[in-house]
Amino acid sequence: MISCEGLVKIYKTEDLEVVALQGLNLNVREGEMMAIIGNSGSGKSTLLNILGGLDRPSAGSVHVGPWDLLKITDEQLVEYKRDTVGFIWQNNARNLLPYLSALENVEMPMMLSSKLDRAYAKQLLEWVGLKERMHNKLHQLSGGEQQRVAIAISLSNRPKMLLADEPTGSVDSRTSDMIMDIFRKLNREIGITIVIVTHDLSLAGKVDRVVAIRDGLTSTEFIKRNPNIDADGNISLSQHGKGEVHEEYVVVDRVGRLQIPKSYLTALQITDKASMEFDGERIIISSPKSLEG
Ligand SMILES: Nc1ncnc2c1ncn2[C@@H]1O[C@H](COP(=O)(O)OP(=O)(O)OP(=O)(O)O)[C@@H](O)[C@H]1O
Repeated sequence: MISCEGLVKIYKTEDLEVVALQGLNLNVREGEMMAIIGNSGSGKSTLLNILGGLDRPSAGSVHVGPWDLLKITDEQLVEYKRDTVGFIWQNNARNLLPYLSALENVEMPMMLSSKLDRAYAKQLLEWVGLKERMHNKLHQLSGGEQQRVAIAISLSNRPKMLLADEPTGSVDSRTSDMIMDIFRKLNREIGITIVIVTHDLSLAGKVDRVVAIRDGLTSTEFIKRNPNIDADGNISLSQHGKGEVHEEYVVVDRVGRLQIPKSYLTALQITDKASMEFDGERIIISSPKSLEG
């Protein structure tokens, strides 16, 4: 569904160039629910904004379904955003209309694109657990409930992909769990591809795969090994760290580059060079062997 290769994004300000993504590779399968994790400034939002068509890439390649986001025209971009992408932000509730009901809020974007479907709007609110509250005005709902209305709205145009930037950033842990469970349910019920950007490692246990971004590059991947599926097909997801659910891999790009964590380099006092040996099974990287001696 998503394929980025050598993706570069450079922000140019008056006297400064910031390389936010410096040749990032990422593939996301259709129907996958995955998270992108990274520290502040690592390029997560930049990547999500490019995937969501809110920002243009500078170089490299990025495809979402049939769309080539490097070559897409402005007109096609409007169509892409309308038909392919659903977006959720941390403070989505700010964009909702407080004097309308939850249902009217979900119907609004449908009306704007002349595709009003009340039954589907109700279905969406039921999916996010707001069946009983759909006629309440927005200001009568809690922050977490408003965030769930925002999720329903993001799906109102039946997107193929849901992009969520810190969707649980401003809610308590119970609501956060609930939101992640809703994502999982939507992922399974309608097969929508979900990409969640967060710096919260505790969300990792709730997705199939986590890709870590460091300095604008994908560095490490964690893949869920044994999701426990019970007789009803429910996946029980243990928290990251408790119980072995994710296996860690380092990402190696097409030309064989990988990122070594800074802490490893510091521990071995490796700065600009290292020694590398191959013993037939393992590649061993160590501090540079002195040439003298
Ligand atoms: N519009 C912009 N103009 C200039 N620089 C920008 C712009 N947007 C982002 N950057 C820079 O690009 C880099 C990556 O930013 P980005 O917002 O993608 O990081 P992030 O991982 O999402 O961080 P956070 O978790 O704090 O939101 C940062 O150095 C940031 O300062």
